[in-house]
Amino acid sequence: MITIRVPCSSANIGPGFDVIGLALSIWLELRVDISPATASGAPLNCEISYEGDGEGEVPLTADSNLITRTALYVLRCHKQRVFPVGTKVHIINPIPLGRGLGSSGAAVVAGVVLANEVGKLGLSKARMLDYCLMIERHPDNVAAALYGGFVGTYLNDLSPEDTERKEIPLSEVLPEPAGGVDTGLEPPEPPIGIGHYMKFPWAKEIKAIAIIPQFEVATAKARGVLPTSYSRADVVFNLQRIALLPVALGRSPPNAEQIYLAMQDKVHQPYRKELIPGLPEILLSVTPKSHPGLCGICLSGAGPTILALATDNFDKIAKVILDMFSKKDIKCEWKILEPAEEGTTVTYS
Ligand SMILES: Nc1ncnc2c1ncn2[C@@H]1O[C@H](COP(=O)(O)OP(=O)(O)OP(=O)(O)O)[C@@H](O)[C@H]1O
Ligand SMILES: N[C@@H](CCO)C(=O)O
Repeated sequence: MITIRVPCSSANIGPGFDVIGLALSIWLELRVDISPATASGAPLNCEISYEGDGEGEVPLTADSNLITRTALYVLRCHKQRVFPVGTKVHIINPIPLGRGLGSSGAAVVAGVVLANEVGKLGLSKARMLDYCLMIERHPDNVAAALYGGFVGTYLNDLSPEDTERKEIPLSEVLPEPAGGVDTGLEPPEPPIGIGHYMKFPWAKEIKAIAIIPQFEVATAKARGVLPTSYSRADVVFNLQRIALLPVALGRSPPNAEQIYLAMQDKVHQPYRKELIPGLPEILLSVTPKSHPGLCGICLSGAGPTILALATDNFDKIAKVILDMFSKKDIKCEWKILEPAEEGTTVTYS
């Protein structure tokens, strides 16, 4: 059996829109078995079972499930049109879907790693990141999930031909359904070195409180509300804060005032308030002064989860945010998470 574990992640951490990612301690797990002797004749040779968040909703056919569709894309780039005979993939997913905790990033990373394992492709992590970026086109979640820890990411300046290849519509990378209409054509391979990352230190005292509302915000919708251009003042505001953020969060003991300031944003959070009732009030009123132990607060990824970074008083901080959501008739669950330093792992048993 091959076990693939991929952590969830929180992107942006305030000002680092599409740049900063933090891998956190909830893991998507795939248990993969290849036994030709017990092959069930499943389409594309892949039988899927699923438990956890999304059970009953997430499609379980290899050509429509995001994890196996991604794997098929990578396999087909390597001239393998189907899974090996008798492939069984059991998916255990505790990452809440569409809440800003990188469920799709984790699914895409899991799919690329699945293809690498079953197809015996021998891809490096750097090359796997290229494949991930052909599907999830911002690097913050996928790089954090693949490499682990607290990361800064960037996309390379590519040649005009490679840029064109990277911007091929998603529908051509992952045709819908991927396997149903197999044209026999090779899908577009990713250019080499699309994206890169750098790991930042993380102060061991800081934990992440995730307050997870019981409603979904699709990332595509939360990107759709953002403007296409910004004022110079707003860009400079974010640049000033993002320059401080990795230093402030790596310094031990943490300086809460500095972290709070470094987590302010004018690029995405203000525009997403229409999708997340109570967001401006929560971000403004929960501060290190009013709530000792708090270091900083932000929208996690595209939301609606709120991420509060803190060193103490976790229950109190969570409760005040739960109460504010409750005034808007929004129920939430909450968890204390820690950085997942290791990133994606593969084990064999
Ligand atoms: N384990 C999974 N198996 C299959 N599909 C999944 C899985 N996890 C996520 N998805 C797909 O990804 C969608 C959610 O992706 P979306 O980008 O909208 O949110 P997110 O990744 O949870 O949040 P964010 O990108 O803000 O961190 C789900 O609705 C589902 O279609
Ligand atoms: N940087 C992305 C993360 C969500 O996938 C966004 O905020 O839209």
